[in-house]
Amino acid sequence: VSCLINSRDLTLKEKLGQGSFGEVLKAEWKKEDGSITEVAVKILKTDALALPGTFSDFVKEVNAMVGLKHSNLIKLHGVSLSLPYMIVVELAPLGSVLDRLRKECSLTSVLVILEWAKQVCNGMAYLESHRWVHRDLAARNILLAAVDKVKIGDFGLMKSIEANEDCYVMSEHKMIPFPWCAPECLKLRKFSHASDCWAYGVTLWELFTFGEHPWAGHSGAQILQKIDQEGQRLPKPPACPQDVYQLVMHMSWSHREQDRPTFAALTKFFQGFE
Ligand SMILES: Nc1nccn2c1c(-c1ccc(Oc3ccccc3)cc1)nc2[C@H]1C[C@@H](O)C1
Repeated sequence: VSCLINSRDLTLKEKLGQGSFGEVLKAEWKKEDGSITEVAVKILKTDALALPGTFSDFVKEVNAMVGLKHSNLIKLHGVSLSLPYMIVVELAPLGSVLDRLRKECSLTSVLVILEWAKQVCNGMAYLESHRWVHRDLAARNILLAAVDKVKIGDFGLMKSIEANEDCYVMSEHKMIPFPWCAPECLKLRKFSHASDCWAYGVTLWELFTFGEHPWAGHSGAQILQKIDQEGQRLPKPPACPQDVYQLVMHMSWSHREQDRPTFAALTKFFQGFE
């Protein structure tokens, strides 16, 4: 691992919330030069890593993640590999977008949500250009560094795509985020940039509904039936502009993977909104 942090250099502070894979605390990190930085620490549930293969997955992912740097991605500082394992990352002072939207509801202006949508798209376009599939894009993994600055976090499920493959087949022991999954994810456990695009559409639906649960009350099987057999899609949120629904959400939910836009193409759409 290229970025080992010794747990004795971390002073854990208050709990920030419950993320996927484990709880998140604020911490002070004393670096070699003696300076103190405020960071966020995700304490991984060791049972999640106890399964065969996950520790090596984890180390591999962390090593690759350290190289991913973009203003709309949460920066990874390093990991502490004494038990419990801890991921040390950039602190997003305003917390998760989802919590803020649910608290503020319709007090959040559509223009602010559009700016957030554009920044998430920029971060995802960066991952796409680095051939990285996130695999768990959702509003719960979008964090706020400032009111006008969002950062994509929790690449926990993200896998690099080998040069000769353009998709990743899910292994048994990982959770599947059903309402955010494209048909091929639910049927073939196949994840790709195209399935990230589908999840991006669902993430935008969450933003424009101020944090509603997509397909609330439906089981995984019912969701698959609707999106795969019946061609049903999430309805346009009242606050969502028609163009955004038709040209971004609906396109990102094309049944055929190759009909979904790339994040590079979607960033051009948002430039039109400038
Ligand atoms: N960095 C943060 N700052 C403030 C509040 N936060 C952060 C993270 C958080 C998210 C992901 C993460 O682990 C990563 C990040 C990037 C790549 C891979 C794993 C660590 C903390 N989670 C939260 C809270 C938990 C609640 O949902 C919002």
